Amino acid sequence: MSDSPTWPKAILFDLDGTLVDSVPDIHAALNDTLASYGEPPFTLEAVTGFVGQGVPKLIERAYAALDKPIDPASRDKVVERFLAIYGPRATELTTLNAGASSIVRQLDDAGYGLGVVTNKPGSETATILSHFGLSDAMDIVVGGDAGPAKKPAPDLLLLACERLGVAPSDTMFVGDSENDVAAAQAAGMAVAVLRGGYTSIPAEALGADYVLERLDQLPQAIMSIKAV
Ligand SMILES: O=C(O)COP(=O)(O)O
Ligand SMILES: [Mg+2]
Repeated sequence: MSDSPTWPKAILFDLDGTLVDSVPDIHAALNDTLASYGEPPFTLEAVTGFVGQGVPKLIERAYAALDKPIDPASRDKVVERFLAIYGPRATELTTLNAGASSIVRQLDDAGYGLGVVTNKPGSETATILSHFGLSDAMDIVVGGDAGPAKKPAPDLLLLACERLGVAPSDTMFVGDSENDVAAAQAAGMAVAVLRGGYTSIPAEALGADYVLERLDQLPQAIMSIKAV
């Protein structure tokens, strides 16, 4: 390992839409869940639009789209059933985004503290990271069920900084959506977004410090943000 980098000291990654393309499994599991309640399926595109603020929100958005708003107690039951279906199949159709493995290895070798901060629950996050061989490089993993409010609130990112022992101002977040940009900015950290993630907003309009066409552009993003 080389000397510790000056800035940033740590780099945190969002999971869904950033390190991995996980919607195909979320889509299949959601449709199986809905079918078990006699509800019709959604397209992959529709489900992509439901992802981003955690599983309870995914279920609420699906039922809202069915025109059947769901109360919190029923939603929690559906969440439980969804997770029972999704957990065992979370890596069946999910793929790593281009360059994810090599950039994570490169940043790890360069001495950055690394972590994942996602709204996805911790257990399914661990399954996916381990399947793709990314667990060892991550110093910390904070899932959406860690306790504090999910992104777009800054809390999960602040918890990650606390666990890593780095200041938010010495940290950079890499995400794909408006939730990631809002969370990072509220936490006081720099943020880069990967184009083509799970959002209907064009990458340039997300308000991030840098737009990545591919994850292997992260070194350029670091140089560019550092120079400001
Ligand atoms: O699970 C979600 O809703 C989104 O997860 P993410 O925070 O990794 O994008
Ligand atoms: Mg995401």
